[in-house]
Amino acid sequence: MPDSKMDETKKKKKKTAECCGYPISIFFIVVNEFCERFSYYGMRAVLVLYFRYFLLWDDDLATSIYHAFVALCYLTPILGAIIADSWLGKFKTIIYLSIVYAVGQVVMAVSTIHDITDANRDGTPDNFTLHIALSMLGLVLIALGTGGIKPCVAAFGGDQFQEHQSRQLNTFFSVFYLCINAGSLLSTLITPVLRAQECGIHTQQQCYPLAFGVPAALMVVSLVVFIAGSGMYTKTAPEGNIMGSVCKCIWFALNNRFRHRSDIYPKREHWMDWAEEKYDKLLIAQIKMVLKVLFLYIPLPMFWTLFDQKGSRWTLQATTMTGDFGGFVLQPDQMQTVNPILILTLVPIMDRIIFPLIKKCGLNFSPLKRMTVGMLFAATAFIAAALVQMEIDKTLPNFPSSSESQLKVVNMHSESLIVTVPSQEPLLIGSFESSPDYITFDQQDIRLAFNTTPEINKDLSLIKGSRQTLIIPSEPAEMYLKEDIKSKPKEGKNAVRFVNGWTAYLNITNLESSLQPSETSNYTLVSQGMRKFTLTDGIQSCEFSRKFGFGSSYTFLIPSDLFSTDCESIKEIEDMQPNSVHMALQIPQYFLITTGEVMFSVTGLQFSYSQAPKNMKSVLQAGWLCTNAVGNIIVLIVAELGKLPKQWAEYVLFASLLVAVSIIFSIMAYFYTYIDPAEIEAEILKQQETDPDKKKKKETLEMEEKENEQEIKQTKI
Ligand SMILES: C[C@H](N)C(=O)N[C@@H](CC(=O)O)C(=O)O
Repeated sequence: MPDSKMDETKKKKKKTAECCGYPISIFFIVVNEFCERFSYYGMRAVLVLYFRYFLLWDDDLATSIYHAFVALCYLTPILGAIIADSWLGKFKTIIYLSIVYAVGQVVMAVSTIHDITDANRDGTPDNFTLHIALSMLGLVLIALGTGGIKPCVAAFGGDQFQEHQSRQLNTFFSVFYLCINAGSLLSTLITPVLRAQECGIHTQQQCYPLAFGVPAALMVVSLVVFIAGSGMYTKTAPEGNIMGSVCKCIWFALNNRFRHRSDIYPKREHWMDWAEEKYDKLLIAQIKMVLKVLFLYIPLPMFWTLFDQKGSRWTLQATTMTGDFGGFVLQPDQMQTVNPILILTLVPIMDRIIFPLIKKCGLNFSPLKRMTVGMLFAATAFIAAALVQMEIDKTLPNFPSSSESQLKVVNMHSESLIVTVPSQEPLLIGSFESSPDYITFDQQDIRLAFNTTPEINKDLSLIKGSRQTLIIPSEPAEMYLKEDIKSKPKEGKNAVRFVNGWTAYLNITNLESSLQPSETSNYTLVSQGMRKFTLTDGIQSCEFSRKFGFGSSYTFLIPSDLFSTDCESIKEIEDMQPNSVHMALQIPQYFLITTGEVMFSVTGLQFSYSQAPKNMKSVLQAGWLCTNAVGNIIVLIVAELGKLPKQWAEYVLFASLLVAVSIIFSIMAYFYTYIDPAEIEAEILKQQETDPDKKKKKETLEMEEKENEQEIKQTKI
C-alpha cells in the first residue's frame, strides 16, 4: 500500500469510537448482516415452491435451478472481492452491490405477481415467459449482490478492529455468525407463513408477492443501516489492480522458472521466488501466503457437499416421517430451522465453555484442528442419517422394482367375489372391500378369473414398475385398471381418491372435476390434520371428515346409500400406511452437522481473515466461499448422476468420502505454519529499506500500478 494511503487508514483507525472494547461501527455491520441474511434465506425458503407451483416447473428442473442459483451465489464473491480490493474498496462495493441486490429482490417480487399477466382472470399467469424472464433476471442480480458483498462484509467488519482488539475480533466472527443464523431462522419461519396467505387483485392466490416482497424490504433496510454507519467506519483504500498484479507476478514466476529449468541454474526455495527479478518481495510474500491457504482449501468443498444436503435429501427424508409432536406439528421443510436454532445455542456454548475448557486442559485446539474435527462431526451426522433411513426403510411399503408390477382389486359390486389370480390362492373379496394388499407379479400379462354368472375371464396388461388397482364396478363386466402412486406422496402430504358407487355424478371438495357413476378420481393431496370433504350431487349433500397423518394414501369407496347414511357409509381402503418414524429422530443428525458447522465454518471464516495479507482479505474470503460453491456443484452432479439403490448406502458413501477427505486435510494442516501476515509484511518492508535492488523493483512496481490505474480509468471511460 502506498505510504500516504496507509497513513490515511491509520488516521481513521485512531478516530474509531469504542463501546465495551468493541468499535461502535460493527453494530451497523452486524445489523446489516442480519437483515441481508433474512432477505437471502427468506427468499430461498420459498424459491423451490415458486418454481414448482407458480412457474409450474417439474421437480427436477426446480431443484436443479435452485442448486445452480445457490452455486452462483457462492461463485460471485470472487467478483465482489476483486472489485473491492482492486477498485472501489470494501465500503463502496458493499453499497453498490447492495443496490443491485435490492433491485434484484424487487424484480423477483414483481415477477411473482400473477395479476400482471392474468388477463383472463383465471388465477394463473397468461404469459409465463415474462414471469420466467423477470425471475431469472431477479435471481442473477440477487446472486451478484449477495455473493458480491459476502466476502466484503465479513472482511470489512474485521477491518474495524485495531491491533489491541484481537480477542474482540475473534468474538466478532462468532457474533457475525449468530446474526446470520438469527436472520436465517426468522425468515425461514416467517416467509412460508406469508406465502400461505391469499392475495391478489382479480383472484386470490398464494401470496408469493408478500413472501418475496418482505425479503426485498429487508434488503433495503440492510442498505439503509449500512449507510447510516458511514461516518464511523474504518475504510481501507483499495490497492489498485491487485489481482492484475498478482496474476502477472504468478505468470512471470512460472515463465521465468520454465526458462531456467536447466540444472545449471541454482534452485530457489519456492517457485514464486522466480518472480524476484521483476517483482517486489512484499508482493511475492503476500502471494505465497494466499496460495498456501488456497491450497489448503482444496479438500474443503466435500464438507459443503454434505452440509448442503440438509435442504434437499434430509428434507426428503423428513417427508417420510411423522412430525406430530403432540402440542404442535412440524412440517418436513420446517425441520431445517433446527440448524439455525442449534447455531444460536452452540456458538456461545463453544466459545464460552468448550473451547476455553479445552485450552485449560492444555490442549492446542488450533483452527485447522477444529476444522478437521468439524468435518468428522459432519461425517458422523451422515452415519446418523443412514441409521434413521434404515428405520424408515423398515416401515416403507414394498414398492415394485422396475421389472415387477403390483395389483390390488377393489370390489364395488353388491356381492362378494372370488378372484383367481395366477400362482396365488383364490381371493375372496367382500362387497365394498379390496384384496388385503398389493399382489406382486414378475410378468405383466396376466389372466384373472371371476366367479360371476356368467364367469368373467379378464386379460390384463400391467405396467412395469407400477402399482395399479383393478376396480370392479356394480357391473363387473365394465371393470377397469387405475394407476396408483408408487412412492410416498410429496412433502409429507396424503394422497386420497374416491370411487363413485353412487348412481349419479358427484362433486367433491378438492377434486378437479365432478365424478361420474362408477368412476375413480385422480389423487388429490391433502395436508396432515383434520380434513373435511363435502359430497354433493347437486340436490343432496353430506360431509365427511377424517384426520390424516403424514405420507399416507387412501381410496375412499362411496356406496349407493351415501346420502341416507349422511356419508357415514363411506369405506376407506388404506393403500399406504401413514409415516410412523418420528422426525425427532433427525435431531441427532442436525445436532452433529451443526456442531460440525460451528467448528468448521465459523473457524474457517476467522482463519481466512487472519491468514490473509491486508490487501487480499476479501480475496481470501471469496476463496473460502468458493469452496461452498464447489460443494453445491458436486451436489448438483451427484443428483444428476442418480442415487444409489439404497438411500442409507448413499449417506454412508458420503460419510466415508468426508472421513477420507478430512484425513487428507489433517495431513495438509499438519504441514501448515500459522503466520501473522502483518508481522511478515512489516519485516519485509524493513528489509527492503536496506536492499540495494529495492529502488529498481519499487520503480517497476509503481510503473505497473500506474499502468493499471490508467487501464482502470480507460475502462471507466
Ligand atoms: C444458516 C447456516 N447455518 C449459516 O450459518 N450459513 C452461513 C454460511 C454459509 O452457508 O455460507 C451463511 O449463510 O453465511
